[in-house]
Amino acid sequence: MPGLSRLRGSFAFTPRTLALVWRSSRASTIALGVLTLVAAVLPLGVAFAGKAIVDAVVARDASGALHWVLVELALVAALAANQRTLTLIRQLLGARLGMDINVMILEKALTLDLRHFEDPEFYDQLTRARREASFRPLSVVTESFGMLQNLVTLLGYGALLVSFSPWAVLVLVVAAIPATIAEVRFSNTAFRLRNWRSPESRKLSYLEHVLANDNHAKEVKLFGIGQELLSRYRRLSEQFYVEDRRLALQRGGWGFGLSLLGTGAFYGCYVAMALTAAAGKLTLGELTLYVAAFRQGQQAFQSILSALGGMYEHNLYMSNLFQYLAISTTQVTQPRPAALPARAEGEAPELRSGSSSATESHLGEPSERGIRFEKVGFQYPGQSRWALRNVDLFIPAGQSLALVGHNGAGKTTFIKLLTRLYEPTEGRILLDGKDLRGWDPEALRARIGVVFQDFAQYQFLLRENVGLGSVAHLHDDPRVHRAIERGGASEVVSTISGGLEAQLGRWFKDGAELSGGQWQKIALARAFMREEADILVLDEPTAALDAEAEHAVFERFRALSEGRTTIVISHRFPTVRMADRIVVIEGGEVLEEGTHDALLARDGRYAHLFALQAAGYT
Ligand SMILES: Nc1ncnc2c1ncn2[C@@H]1O[C@H](COP(=O)(O)OP(=O)(O)OP(=O)(O)O)[C@@H](O)[C@H]1O
Repeated sequence: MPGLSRLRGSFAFTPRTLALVWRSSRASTIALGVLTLVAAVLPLGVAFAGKAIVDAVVARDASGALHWVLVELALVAALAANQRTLTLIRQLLGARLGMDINVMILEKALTLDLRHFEDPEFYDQLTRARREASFRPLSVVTESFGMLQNLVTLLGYGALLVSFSPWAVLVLVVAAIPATIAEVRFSNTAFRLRNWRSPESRKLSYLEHVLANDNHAKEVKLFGIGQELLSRYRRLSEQFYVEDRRLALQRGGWGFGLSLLGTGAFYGCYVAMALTAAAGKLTLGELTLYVAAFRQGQQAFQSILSALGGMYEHNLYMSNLFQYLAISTTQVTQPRPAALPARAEGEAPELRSGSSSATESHLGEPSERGIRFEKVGFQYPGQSRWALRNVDLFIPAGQSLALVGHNGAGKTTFIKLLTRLYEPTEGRILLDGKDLRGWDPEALRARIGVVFQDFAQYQFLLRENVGLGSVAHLHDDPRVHRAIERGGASEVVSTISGGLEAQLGRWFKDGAELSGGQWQKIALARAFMREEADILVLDEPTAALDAEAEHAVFERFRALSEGRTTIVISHRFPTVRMADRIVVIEGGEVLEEGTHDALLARDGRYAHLFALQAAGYT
C-alpha cells in the first residue's frame, strides 16, 4: 500500500538521525525528552483546573474558585517556562548539530577521489547534503519529540472524552485524516521538485558566482556580459518562483479546504455537548472540560498527523545526507582482463611482445628503481573516449623527462594516473617495481611533488601558501625560506610587506594580490617544500612566466633536482630540450620518444613542432 510505505518512509532514517543527535549532545537530547514530556502533561492539568474553576463558581465556592485559579496560574507559568527552555535547548542543539554535521560532510569530502569532484551528479549530492542536512536532523528530533508530546496529550484528552462519548473520539480522529494525506503528498512533491531541479539550482548558484566574484569581474565588465548573465539568472529564478508558487497555492488551498472538515467536526461535537449540558446531563464545568478536551485533542492529533508529513519530508532529505556519507571511496582497482592478464603482486612478470620502443626490454621487477607504465589505458568515468591508450614507458629513477603534445593529448591525464588521482582503466603503473595500487596513498604522495597548471592560490598567509607543501614543516622557517628561494620567489617575498606572515590574495583584509607569474613562483616554492620527494612533476606551471623566466626556473629546477626523477610538461622547446628524454603524446598514445637530438634527427612530429616554434608559429 503506497500510504503505508510512505508512513514507513517517514521514519526510515529516524533512528540513524536520532543517533547523530545523541552523539552531538547527550545532555541536550535528554533535556529535550524530559521537557517535552512535561509540555505534554501540563495542558491536561490546565484543562482540569479550568473545569474545577467553573464548577467552583457554579457552586458559589469563592475560596475553591480562587484556589483553582492560582493552580491554573502556576501551571500556565510552568508551561511558559518549560516552553522557553525547550526553545533554548533546541537552538543550542541545532547549532551544535549543524556544526557537527558540516564537519562530517567536509571530513567525508576529504576522503573522496578526484573523480567525485569532477562528476556533476556527485556535486548535486554534495550541494543537497550541505544545503539541508545541517538543520534537518534537528527537525527530525523536534518533530519526533513533538509527536510524542502530542500523543501523550491526545491520550489524556481521549481518555477524558471517552467518558462523554466514544463517538466524539472517533470523529476527532477521522476528520483529521484527509488533511494529513494531502500534506504527505505535498511534502513528497516539494522534495521531488527540489531534487529534480538540483542541476538547475547549481546553474543558478554558478551565475551568482560569476556575477559577484573577483575572478570574473574583469571579463564581465570588459565583455559587457553582465546583463546577459543577469537575464539568464532572472529567467531561471522566475521559473523556480513559478513552480514554488504553484505548489504553495495547491498546498495552501487543499490544506485550508480539508482543515474545514476538522472545524465542522468540532462544531458538530460542540452542539452535541451543548445539548447534553442543556438537558442537565453535564455540569457546566464538564462542558468546559469536554470542549477544551475536544479542541485541544483535535489540535494535538492534527499536529501528530502533520508531523508525520514533516517527518516524511525530513527523512527524504536525510536520505541525501546518508547517501552522501555512504559514497564508496574505493576506486575501481581491477584492470580490464582483455588488457592485461591478472598477475599476483611480486609474481615474475612475463615479457610482452609489441611494446613500444618506449619500454626497456625488461618489465617491472621488484628491485627496479623507477616508474613503469605497462599497457596503460584510461577513460574518464562515463566517457567512451580513451584519454590515454597503450602507454608503455619506463622512467628510470633520476631521469628527467619532458612530455610534449597538443592540447588535450593526454599529458595531464598521465600525471593524474601517476599521482593516483585516478587509476588506469587498463594496464598498470609500477613505482620501484610495485603496483601503485599496492602503495599506501600517503607514502606514495610523500614521494611526489607536483605543481599543476591550475595550481591553487590560497587566500592564506605567505608562509602557509608555501609551507602547506609539507604541512609538518609549516613552521620550519629555514625550510620555508629554502623552498621560496628554490621556487624563485625570493623577490616576491621582498616586494610585499609582512614577510612570511603577509596575507595573500584579495579576499581578506590587507591581502597582497600577486601577479599570475608571482603566484606561480609561490606554487613552485610549495612543491619544493617536499624536500624528501624524489619525483618532481611540473605540469605547465610556468605558463604565466615569460620565456626567459621559465628557462631560468627550469635551469634552477634541474640543478636542484639532481638525482631526482623529474617530469615536465611544457609547450616551450627551450625548456623541453633540457630534458634527458622527451616523450611526444598524441591522441592519448605515445607517438615518439628519445632525446632532443634523436627526435630532430628522426624528423617526425617533434621535429615538425620544433621547426614551427623556431619559426615563431607556436
Ligand atoms: N575530468 C575529465 N573528465 C572527462 N574528460 C576529461 C577530463 N579531463 C580531461 N579530459 C579529456 O581527456 C583528454 C586529455 O586531457 P588532458 O588534460 O590530459 O590533456 P593535456 O594534454 O594535458 O592538454 P593541455 O595541453 O591542454 O593541458 C582531453 O580530451 C580532455 O577533454
